[in-house]
Amino acid sequence: MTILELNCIDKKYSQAENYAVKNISFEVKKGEILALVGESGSGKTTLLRLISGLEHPDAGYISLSGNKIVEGKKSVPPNKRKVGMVFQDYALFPHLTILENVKFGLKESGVDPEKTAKATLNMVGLSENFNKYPHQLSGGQQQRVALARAIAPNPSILLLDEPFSNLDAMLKDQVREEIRQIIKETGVTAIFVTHDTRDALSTADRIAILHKGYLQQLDTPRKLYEHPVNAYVGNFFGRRNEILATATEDGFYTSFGFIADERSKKFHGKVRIIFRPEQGKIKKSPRQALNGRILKTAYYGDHQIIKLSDDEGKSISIRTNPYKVFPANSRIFFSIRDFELEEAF
Ligand SMILES: Nc1ncnc2c1ncn2[C@@H]1O[C@H](COP(=O)(O)OP(=O)(O)OP(=O)(O)O)[C@@H](O)[C@H]1O
Repeated sequence: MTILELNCIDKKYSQAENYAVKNISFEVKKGEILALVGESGSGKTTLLRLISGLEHPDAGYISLSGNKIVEGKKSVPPNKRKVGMVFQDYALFPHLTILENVKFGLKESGVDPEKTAKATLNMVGLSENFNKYPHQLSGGQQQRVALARAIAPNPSILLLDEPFSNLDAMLKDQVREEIRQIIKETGVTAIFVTHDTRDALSTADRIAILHKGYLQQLDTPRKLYEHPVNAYVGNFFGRRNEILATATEDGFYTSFGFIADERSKKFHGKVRIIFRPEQGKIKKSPRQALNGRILKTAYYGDHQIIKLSDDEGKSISIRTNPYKVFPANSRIFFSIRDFELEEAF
């Protein structure tokens, strides 16, 4: 069931030369977690502000739970939209206890504020901290209070602005998992903004990627990563290698060697072979393998990146396990699995 629909939304700020977002249409299903990603200035925050009612679009409409909340000049005010917000800095009231913080948003909700606030705090795992003040909690706990405050009034949709950006790397993995679990347990629909592709890939059910105000692709993390619709999307989610090749009857000739591949029959002349570093595999034997000279290796603890060059100086990177030490300048064999092919003109 569709909870949120954006239809042909345009927004240009007064004084601005370009549209902040242009021709944006998408739907979010009930219970889904959608990540909005894109570089700085791509329009992510503008979309959140349009959905929450802090901005009004120049064109298009937005529906929430089947009701148009924005169309033409008409607009449902933010406090009547049933939209919950979690801000980057959590925006908790410092002079209120965490119980009071959560009760605050429940005043006009028709539920028993005390009971609902306690139940929601219990659900986010903060049952022992009702009377503490925000500054007495860790960053991760403060974020759970902010989440409880936003969820308690039972919103139709939850909007989270950069929810993981204030957390250090160690805490981030754990908090991502916790937040996803809490959102899934409550069944609330959520949209979160992030510029971190790892946050998006690991936490969202689907990801929408924006570039200069235009929606590029909206898909599951796996589809976006493995089958990007264009080079911009492909490169946004991490480095990709490109090798120029010549298609023949039974494979592709490249400057790193020959790749036997049935797909070559569909191509004529030059093609681009595109693959991510982790699609490369180091091989012991030269049989049916490509080869390259090691330019350098970069060690990351849990993996290493090997930069290889062909005889003409063209380089590619391969990701491999960290255990074996590869001396610079040595020649190694490798293969590439499941690579993408593009006609090269
Ligand atoms: N109040 C404003 N007035 C004029 N232009 C604005 C305003 N807010 C945003 N913009 C412009 O609209 C475009 C989209 O901005 P937006 O803040 O939505 O991007 P973003 O993807 O959220 O960026 P960031 O990751 O840096 O927060 C940018 O070009 C920005 O400069």
